[in-house]
Amino acid sequence: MLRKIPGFKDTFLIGNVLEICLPPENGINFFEAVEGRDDEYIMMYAKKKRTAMLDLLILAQQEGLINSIGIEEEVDTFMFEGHDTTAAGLSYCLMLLANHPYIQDKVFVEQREIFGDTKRTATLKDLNAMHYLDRCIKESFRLYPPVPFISRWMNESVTLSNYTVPAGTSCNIHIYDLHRSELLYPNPSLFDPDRFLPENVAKRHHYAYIPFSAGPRNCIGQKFAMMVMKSIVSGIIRNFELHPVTTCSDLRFQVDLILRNSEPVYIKFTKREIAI
Ligand code: HEM
Repeated sequence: MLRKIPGFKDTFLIGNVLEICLPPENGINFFEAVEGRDDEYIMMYAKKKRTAMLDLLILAQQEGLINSIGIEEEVDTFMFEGHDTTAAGLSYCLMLLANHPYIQDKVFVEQREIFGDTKRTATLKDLNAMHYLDRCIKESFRLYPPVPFISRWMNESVTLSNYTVPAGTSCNIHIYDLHRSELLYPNPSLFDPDRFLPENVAKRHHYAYIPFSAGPRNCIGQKFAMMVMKSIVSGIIRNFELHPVTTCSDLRFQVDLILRNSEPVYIKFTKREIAI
């Protein structure tokens, strides 16, 4: 009985995810299945000839490059990396907007410019037009990076400034502290989305801002995460006004891989009289 459970779990887990993620017509032949359809999400795959992650994994399995346990591990990684990080990012971003009404108003004005009086849901084009919200999210990731530190094992010695870091050293890169360096960000505790205006970004070192890490092992879900963040914050701000309950100075973090507060982050929502 016990021996059967892992096998059952494999089929169940992967089967469930596949059912949700792959078009019912035909899991592998996605391009054929979507021919003639033109909604923008389908076009993202069909027109640009991109293969969805699970399609890729199944193709790799058919070529004997990965087994079903391997696929499950890949799915688990995506679920873990993509869920808690975005949830933490959202809490801090909404808390910051609640505590900075002037900035929240500017986000709302931008939403009105994009959606007018319509109640339609956001498209990819709308998300790309949310420049101010984009800056607010980036600034909230600066102050509260959902992944506060990353680690690297040194395979070879590296000289940094006048220090040699020998091979075999385990290095922790403290994103939280980097993002609050006075040398990089004057008045670092201030929530100022305009730090991410293109002209201001251009003045900083490329690695001064690394909420998604950098280099070949950076976050693979970075663009998706920004789309999720924008969709959710936009949906909330269009319908609700946020008021502060938890403030920045109330925050006390736990030691964890994700930036977590030891107490819940509270925000008061009131329905907007003229929601869009
Ligand atoms: C606000 C949201 C997110 C943040 C802040 C974030 C941050 C990060 C960081 C810092 C890393 C690098 C870890 C390291 O260098 O050790 C990473 C890796 C990764 N992230 Fe994200 N992430 C987010 C959302 C997502 C989403 C939505 C997905 C998938 C849908 C995702 C999938 C991954 C994967 C698979 C890796 C490992 C990449 C590799 O090792 O090559 N992440 N993420």
